[in-house]
Amino acid sequence: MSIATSSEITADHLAVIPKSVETQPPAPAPIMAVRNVSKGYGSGATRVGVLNGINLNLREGEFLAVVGFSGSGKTTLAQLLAGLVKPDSGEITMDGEPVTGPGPERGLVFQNYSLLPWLTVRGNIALSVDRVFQSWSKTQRREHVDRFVELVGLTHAIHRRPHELSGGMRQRVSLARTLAMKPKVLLLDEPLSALDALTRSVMQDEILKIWQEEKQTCLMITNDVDEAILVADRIVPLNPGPDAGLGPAFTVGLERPRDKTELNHNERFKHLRNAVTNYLVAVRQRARSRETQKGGAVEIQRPDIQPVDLTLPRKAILNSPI
Ligand SMILES: Nc1ncnc2c1ncn2[C@@H]1O[C@H](COP(=O)(O)OP(=O)(O)OP(=O)(O)O)[C@@H](O)[C@H]1O
Repeated sequence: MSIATSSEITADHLAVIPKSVETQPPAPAPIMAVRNVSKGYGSGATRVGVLNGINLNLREGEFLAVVGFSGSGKTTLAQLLAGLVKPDSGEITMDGEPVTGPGPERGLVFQNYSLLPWLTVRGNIALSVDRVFQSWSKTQRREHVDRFVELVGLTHAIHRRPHELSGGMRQRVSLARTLAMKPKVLLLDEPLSALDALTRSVMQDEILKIWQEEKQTCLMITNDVDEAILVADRIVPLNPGPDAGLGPAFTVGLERPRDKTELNHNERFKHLRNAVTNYLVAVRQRARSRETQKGGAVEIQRPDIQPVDLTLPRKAILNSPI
């Protein structure tokens, strides 16, 4: 795959940004909307602006992927959408109402599955189900838990505790726990990044299967462009920080179900992969050169070192002027 190396975004890079962005028919009202949101950490002189001027519409039923480099603020964005952190300015709404904190209608699956070690697979999932569906009977809740354990293929391990599970199995429990709460919006913050390639591939298929069966709205954060194209309807790049903003949306437009092996030979897939990757590389280089200009070019003084001829006797080396 060719990756652009120029220090600026050129017309070639920008030509790959889909023109269809302006020509698409008007979209329905978003289920979640992010309006001019900025977020930073710290205060005063030590404040670091992470996100700046973020605008995003999450449409009902869509699968949206946000891709970006490490440290650009992806987790911060997921936490803002989940209501775990508050924006410094701007507003996030769900169904037109401001998001003021976490809620069961927005389920977040973390990068690092946080399961309670003393509870079994069933116990970890039941904890959330019992809290959200308090009006249901005990039998109803138990059947519901078992259905989601089955959905992620863990029925055989339902009585095991987290230390008896592999990393992939733990991530499945974490996914099932969030899915079982039936959130309207599923927020996935790099849920597969800690998994090996094979497990990751199986989990990608499972997430897609569940998303299609449950007809949820899904936003997945990832640093893997191939993964984003495989799962998403639209891909939005997060530009590098500080004060990161979002780039233009890329419409994926590949038929579902998508076959990974076939995708590698699909021209649209290859074009999209180059387009998104080239965009990200170009914006990162532009951000780096901006940082260098801000800091001023520092000329490094190199020491004047001459090589020593090691064939000389040791005494001669010790007496040498360098
Ligand atoms: N609670 C916090 N306090 C101070 N700084 C923070 C906090 N959380 C995140 N940051 C900083 O904000 C920036 C963005 O972090 P964030 O975790 O959102 O990025 P990311 O894109 O998810 O990174 P990664 O892909 O490596 O997980 C980083 O510079 C990070 O050090």
